[in-house]
Amino acid sequence: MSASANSSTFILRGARPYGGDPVDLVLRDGAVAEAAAAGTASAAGATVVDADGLVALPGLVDLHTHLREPGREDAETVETGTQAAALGGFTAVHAMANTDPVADTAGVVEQVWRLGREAGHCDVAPVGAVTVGLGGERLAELGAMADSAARVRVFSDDGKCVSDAVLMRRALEYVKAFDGVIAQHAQEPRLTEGAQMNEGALSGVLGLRGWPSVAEEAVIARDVLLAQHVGSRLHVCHVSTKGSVEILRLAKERGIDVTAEVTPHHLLLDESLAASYDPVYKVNPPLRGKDDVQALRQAVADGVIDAVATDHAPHAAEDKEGEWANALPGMLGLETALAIAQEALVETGLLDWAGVADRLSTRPARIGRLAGHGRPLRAGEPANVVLVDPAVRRAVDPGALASRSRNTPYAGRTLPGRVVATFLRGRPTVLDGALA
Ligand SMILES: NC(=O)N[C@@H](CC(=O)O)C(=O)O
Ligand SMILES: [Zn+2]
Ligand SMILES: [Zn+2]
Repeated sequence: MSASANSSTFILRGARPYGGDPVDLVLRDGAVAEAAAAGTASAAGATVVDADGLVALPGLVDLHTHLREPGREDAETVETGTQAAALGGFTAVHAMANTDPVADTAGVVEQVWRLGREAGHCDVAPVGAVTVGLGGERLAELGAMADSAARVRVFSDDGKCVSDAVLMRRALEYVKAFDGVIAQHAQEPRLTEGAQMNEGALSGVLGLRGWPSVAEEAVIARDVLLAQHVGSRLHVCHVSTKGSVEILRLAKERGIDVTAEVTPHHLLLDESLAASYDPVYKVNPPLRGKDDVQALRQAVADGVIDAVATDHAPHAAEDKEGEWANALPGMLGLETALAIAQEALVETGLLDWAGVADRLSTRPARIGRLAGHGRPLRAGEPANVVLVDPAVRRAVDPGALASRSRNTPYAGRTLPGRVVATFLRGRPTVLDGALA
């Protein structure tokens, strides 16, 4: 890599946009300037990046990240979480509202948004809470958060379900005024009291209380009908069951304005891992059966599930070690998401790289109404770009992660692909696989 000082022009030599034929992608003044024939682009003072064999995708967009700031800076901060995001190929993340204090006012969402801007590793779009303090009783000031500098468009009580049907209806009605969306954590609380893992034969054998699929599916069924009734926009977080996919398919066929995401871990891992009693595999919703994993992969392929979203959920060691029953649910996701998409979707033949760009960038940006992200790699568009080497395979080393926490379920596991570089509006945030 030949670098020249203060260069604002980058030539990504021989990059393969969406896995297609190699070109020279020229990034200038924050935008994609041109895609020239491979080996031909030159510009005075440009930094040339050898992108031979690398796939170029629009910068990834995460709809579901827990950055833990404010409140649990021992688990993650906006600084460390967005470092992890950039290293994972993300140029924008949505920061979930279950912080302490909860992001339920214009003040808190502006604070998180400002911290993201100061860190500079990727754009941070704060998610606003639906109810005050995630209490499920009173609507938060959704309009004030939408009008704030953070321009919130996604609202969620994630971590908790908006289980009151009247509140859910009012929230859906309220966000129509500013084209917002309610992102529901679909979990019927009474059906999941004390739940520890997927309900089924295995939970009986292991003696862990079950979290039945119907607790997710019943809420999704109710909410798509509510969204239809009030003519509003619903997004379903971390869909985990085959039955949920069937409800979403039906709702979409009926023309209901619903979108859905699945996590990387629900596309790769299944409930059999709970037999280890290792709390690193404890997550909400729980890892499900092999049939569910297969149905979820298929749903991403056919578009019934719109997006892969990490649900990056860092936890301090004290909250994640010890007994299964006492551990907090959640897994790291940002630094391994693209690798898992490659393994579960590309290497299985379910998606090509254009499909990966659609599900991890284009559609999540559209759902979050994030202008400037998820745009095609063509001249005039913002230069949000990730370069990935799909040929590399390497073992995950938890100690090498940028996240402040260590709760990755992939420790020691060999995963395909490596993020080589990430560009945020033409500025490298990652080069040679390290923070720039
Ligand atoms: N997914 C999880 O297991 N945990 C999330 C909350 C959530 O996404 O529901 C967390 O905040 O830790
Ligand atoms: Zn959730
Ligand atoms: Zn979450």
